[in-house]
Amino acid sequence: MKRATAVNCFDLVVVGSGPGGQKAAICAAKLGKRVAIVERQKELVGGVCLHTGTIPSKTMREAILHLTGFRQREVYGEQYRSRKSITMDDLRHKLQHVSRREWDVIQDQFDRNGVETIVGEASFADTHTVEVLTPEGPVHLAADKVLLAPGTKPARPKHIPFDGRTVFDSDEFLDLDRIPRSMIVVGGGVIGVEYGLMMATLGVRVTIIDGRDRLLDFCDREIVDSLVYNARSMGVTFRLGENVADVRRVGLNAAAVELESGKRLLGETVLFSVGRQGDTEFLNLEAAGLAPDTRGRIVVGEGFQTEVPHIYAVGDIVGFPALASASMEQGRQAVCHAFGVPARDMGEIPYGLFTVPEISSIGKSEQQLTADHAPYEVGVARFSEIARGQIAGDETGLLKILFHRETRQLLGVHAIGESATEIIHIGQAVMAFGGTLDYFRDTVFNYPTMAEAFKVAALDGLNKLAAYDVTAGCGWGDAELADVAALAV
Ligand SMILES: Cc1cc2nc3c(=O)[nH]c(=O)nc-3n(C[C@H](O)[C@H](O)[C@H](O)COP(=O)(O)OP(=O)(O)OC[C@H]3O[C@@H](n4cnc5c(N)ncnc54)[C@H](O)[C@@H]3O)c2cc1C
Ligand SMILES: NC(=O)c1ccc[n+]([C@@H]2O[C@H](COP(=O)([O-])OP(=O)(O)OC[C@H]3O[C@@H](n4cnc5c(N)ncnc54)[C@H](O)[C@@H]3O)[C@@H](O)[C@H]2O)c1
Repeated sequence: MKRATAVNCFDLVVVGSGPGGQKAAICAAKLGKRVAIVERQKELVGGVCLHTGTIPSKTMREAILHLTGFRQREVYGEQYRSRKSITMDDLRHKLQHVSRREWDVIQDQFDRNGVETIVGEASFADTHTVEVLTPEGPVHLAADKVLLAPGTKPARPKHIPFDGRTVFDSDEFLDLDRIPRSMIVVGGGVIGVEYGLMMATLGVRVTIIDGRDRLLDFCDREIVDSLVYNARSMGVTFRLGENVADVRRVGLNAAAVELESGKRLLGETVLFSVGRQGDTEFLNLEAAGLAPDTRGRIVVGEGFQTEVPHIYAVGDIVGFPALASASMEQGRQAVCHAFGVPARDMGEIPYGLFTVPEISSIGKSEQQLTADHAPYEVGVARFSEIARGQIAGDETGLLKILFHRETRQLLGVHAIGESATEIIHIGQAVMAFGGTLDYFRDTVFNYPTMAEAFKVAALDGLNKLAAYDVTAGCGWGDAELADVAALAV
């Protein structure tokens, strides 16, 4: 790891080495700029994404699917398990290996591209100076431009008795000493649902509580319904439309959750995952003329520029969509804006939720299209009808394509099941280039693959359009024809 040089003048100083900061730093270095990236601790290079978020959670999910033999249950029955007893250490085993490898890759990229990594807590001394409290003392970095990518940390209300063992947040989840027999998840957002379903796959009795009436309301309803159906069949209980009033520890190995409705639930453990808070506490933003909002986030405008024009912010700190995937591209786009390089809008962002089974989407949901009064139709492929789906043991997955009834252009693609997060990009590419259903009808796909689902769904959609042709000229309006099409399915 390099030290800051005596001059300490940079074209760009980046705070935070998560996906947003990393890609910003590399992009600026490729433009020939002198770049420094500041990270609080050497071990944390890679950010939340590498150490407590995306990578560890997905590595753990993969370990659970592997060790439980989840993908083979369709063939060998519900009780099938690759390993009879599984411990947290088994689940963590691969995690350390993957994190270490990724850490090396990131550090190597910084070194190769001449990005100076400076270890310590960063804060603003003034609008153009970042002070870093390094282990050797404070260092001042003069910066032409500053890019903030400090990310977020779990929200931890003061009245919740976190102990990292019985009551814990999503960062602490990874350090559990044992797999509990039961877990109450407070907050059915993406984190709560992903970890909740991973634990249910291990046979843990899981209850998910959320204040909203519907889970994951940014996703297509049919897909979420299917997820909930799968979860219930694994024994998960949902308490929706219920707010948590209090959590208490009961003895050494249990906790009670009290709901505003008066209900009380008892569990061996409680995962408290009700959202995240911007990590801006130590940045001394006032010295730069900036102020965070109530959730510690920074407001940005076009090109991820803050109201102080030479300061940019990207990643979770700017709020929605708060994804590693989007953060990386935001970092690149911010640097292009800062140094006058043209960059195209990133377009529709896909969602990939690594639940069990996984779900993914791009574009509009049926609920959004209905609200917009858009003339759309749906083509569906069930994975039980796809040869690869059978091979993979996926009997419940599906892919649906939402398309414009007249132009046949894609409006949205939603999937649940095996490889959903991978195959969604096929729909994304076709949508981005303004493609129509006809592309899938006329194209030959590798066989047997999950991608074939696009062809099957497109043919299903086109068959529904044919039903409109049959009824053409009968004097009915669009609404009646839509009913006919639905009956014809
Ligand atoms: C459990 C979990 C699972 C997730 N799964 C997914 C997923 O599957 N797919 C996906 O796309 N996204 C996922 N996310 C979201 C993803 O991790 C975040 O969107 C992403 O990490 C945000 O990147 P970032 O660039 O904002 O920085 P972060 O990754 O948040 O990192 C910020 C870094 O800045 C450092 N820092 C902060 N302040 C300072 C300071 N003052 N001085 C020095 N350093 C500082 C921190 O130490 C940290 O290392 C998940 C998140 C969680 C919590
Ligand atoms: N696969 C992925 O892409 C992935 C995976 C994990 C996390 N993430 C990112 O991490 C971010 C944070 O996730 P999160 O799940 O912590 O936050 P979130 O904001 O998505 O969900 C929090 C949930 O808690 C509920 N809630 C809040 N207070 C409550 C109370 N008192 N009682 C009951 N319910 C309550 C809310 O209704 C909400 O549904 C997400 O926005 C997401 O972008 C992404």
